[in-house]
Amino acid sequence: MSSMAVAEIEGRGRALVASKPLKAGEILLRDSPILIYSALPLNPPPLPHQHHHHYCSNCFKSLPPSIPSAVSCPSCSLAHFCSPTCRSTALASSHTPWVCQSLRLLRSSPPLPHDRQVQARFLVAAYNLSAVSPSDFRTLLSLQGTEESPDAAARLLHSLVSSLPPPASEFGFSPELTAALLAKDKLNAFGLMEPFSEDGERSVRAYGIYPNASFFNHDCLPNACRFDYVDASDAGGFNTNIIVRAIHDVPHGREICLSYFPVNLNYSERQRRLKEDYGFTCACDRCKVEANWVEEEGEAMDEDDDEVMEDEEDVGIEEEENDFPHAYFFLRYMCERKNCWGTLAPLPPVNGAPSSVMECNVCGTLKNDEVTMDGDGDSLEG
Ligand SMILES: C[S@@+](CC[C@H](N)C(=O)[O-])C[C@H]1O[C@@H](n2cnc3c(N)ncnc32)[C@H](O)[C@@H]1O
Repeated sequence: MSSMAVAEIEGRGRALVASKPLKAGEILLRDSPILIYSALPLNPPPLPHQHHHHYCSNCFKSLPPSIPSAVSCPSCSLAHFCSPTCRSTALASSHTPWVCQSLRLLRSSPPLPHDRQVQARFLVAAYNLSAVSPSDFRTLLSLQGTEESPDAAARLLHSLVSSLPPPASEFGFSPELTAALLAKDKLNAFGLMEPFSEDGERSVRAYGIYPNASFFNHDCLPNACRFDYVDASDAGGFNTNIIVRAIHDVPHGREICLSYFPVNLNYSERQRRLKEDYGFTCACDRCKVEANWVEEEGEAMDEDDDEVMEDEEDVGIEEEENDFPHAYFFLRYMCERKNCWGTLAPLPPVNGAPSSVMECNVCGTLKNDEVTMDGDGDSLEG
């Protein structure tokens, strides 16, 4: 993290701040997860006719539809691997006999709603981490997120995951620890998406806890975005790494923020999610402007880009420069592909020269930066 430093900012907690001027496309962070778990349901098991993607339970790469038994877990039908190497890595770390038995137990219990099943998977992975890697577990405990007292959901999940004696660790099991772990997962987990499809819903294949990326605060007009290349064949065992790049030039001392969700969401939806899921009220420049639209119009803005710009003219915002950043952001940095809503950032500079190729962080599309204009306002790319 040579280009960023951790700083404490009042009202925002820890934050990452540029420790030098940053260039568009520059790689700011490569981060490996301390913990990663599947987002797929445990039960009921998928029916044979249902189309379900399968992923390696270690590196989360897509697997072919028929899985050779040679690379499945020897004891359960829940873990499949892309190679014997991934299998032996997992059997010694993330898919220990305790995890295997716990997942089988959860699968045979009465089905929970999908989001609770995913939380149960997280808790099994987290308690396993406390035994196999106490230092990573301590890192997890140091992340933002505390729970005063366990609520009903935490108690239910706790009783389920503690039905097997816990793996030997210095930390033990308790409803309070379970509640704190769930809070940390909620505030800090990053979703690795399933392969992009224009017709499908955006869905997550796995969630990961990334110790350094957890320090990024949110902004509704982010100056950085994160990429992952889970299905890359040349990732050298680092398929679940995430890479954060600057979207545009950033001056020294400026906070680096990601958007915690797609940037096209409207004001009230963003505020709702930030309050419910992350516990804060966003007061970023974009929210300050859009709060006025809501006040003056009595309704939230539409998600459509044209509406955004018309609305701005209609309400006659006094500070003209305020409407500029987000109209420009949508034009230049939002992916146009149907159902994508990804963010574009330039490829990394080569020998200090900025790249004119923009990459989408959701669908992976590469395109030439059409906003590059010559003196007459004509696009250089024609
Ligand atoms: C992934 S953590 C980010 C790092 C966190 N600030 C810390 O101290 O560890 C997410 C939490 O940071 C805080 N946060 C993130 N963005 C914020 C913002 N724009 N304004 C205020 N707080 C924010 C919220 O408490 C949120 O739940």
